[in-house]
Amino acid sequence: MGEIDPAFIQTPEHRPKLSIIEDEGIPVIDLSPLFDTSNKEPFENLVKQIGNACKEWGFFQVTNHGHPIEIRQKLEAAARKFFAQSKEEKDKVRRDAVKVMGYYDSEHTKNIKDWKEVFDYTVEEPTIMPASIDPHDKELIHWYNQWPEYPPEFREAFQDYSQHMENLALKLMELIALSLGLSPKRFHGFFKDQTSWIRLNYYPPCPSPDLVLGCGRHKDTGALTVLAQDNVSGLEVRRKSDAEWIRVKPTPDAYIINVGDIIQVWSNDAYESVEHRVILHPNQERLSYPYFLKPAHYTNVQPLEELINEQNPPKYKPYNWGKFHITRKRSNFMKLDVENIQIYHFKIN
Ligand SMILES: O=C(O)CCC(=O)C(=O)O
Ligand SMILES: [Fe+2]
Repeated sequence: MGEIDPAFIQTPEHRPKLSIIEDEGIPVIDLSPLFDTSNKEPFENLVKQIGNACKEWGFFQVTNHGHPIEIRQKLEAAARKFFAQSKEEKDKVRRDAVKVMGYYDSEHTKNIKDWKEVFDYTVEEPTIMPASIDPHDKELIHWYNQWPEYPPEFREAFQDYSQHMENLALKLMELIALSLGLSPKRFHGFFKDQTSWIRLNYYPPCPSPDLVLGCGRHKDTGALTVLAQDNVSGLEVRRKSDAEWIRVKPTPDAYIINVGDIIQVWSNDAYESVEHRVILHPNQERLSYPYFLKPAHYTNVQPLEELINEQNPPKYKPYNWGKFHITRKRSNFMKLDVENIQIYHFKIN
């Protein structure tokens, strides 16, 4: 192996530590009470567990979620076949500033290059988004997916998966709504014209996992992320209580859930999004599949009126989700000289 391209090298304070703290305390929540409505107590207990996990961690795993394992296995098998192809084949569905969905291998997080390849696809086709970041420009554009020819089962596997993920994500949003004292369907309207999308992350083995990250530290911008990882560990979460990085242990058939920035704003900071990153291995590849639940482009994200009052005034000014999203996406294609848009830019002091 030759020298690593300096574009990948993390600054010393962001390099991974050699000592791993695995899974200490990250909640694992059994969702089976969702499917047995005859018994009230376990369900109320579940809502409490979800609320505590959102408050204390912003990250948790769910088991017994009712999502068939075969659907996930089909997606995983198709993803492995896709990424194993030559660069030339993968570049046939390459993402660019106009065709924003598809394959990509040069993404930056916080202006440092990630050691990964991705394939992105939207859940709604087309997905409607603002044409430009200019707040006065009302023009809209349509985002379409690009599907590879190989493997032939790719498209169907992906569409089945996204349908199931959507159901699970919306069920979780109901539990989160209840845990905040809201009506269960309080959030549903925001997702009528959703801009949700799914990413396949492929992290190849890396000769310098001490200097490079698969995905640099970040928080997810959407409402909620539902993530599947294979059996190779790598995801690390910044623990709120002491800011230590904790490795999320792969749990067969579980999904990892994390609170995104939008829930942070809707809940007026009752639940906060949490920083996470991905560590690499010298001789193992890793795959993960996040489903990013995101609202309609026209949503003005702001603290929900039921959750604010004189003692707890709104902590954020409203922002337009579509404009925020495409502004953030710019940094995927170019190295910016300044920090990209963040929710704290809308914070009311
Ligand atoms: O690969 C992972 O486990 C996490 C990936 C991630 O955080 C992301 O794609 O936003
Ligand atoms: Fe993430």
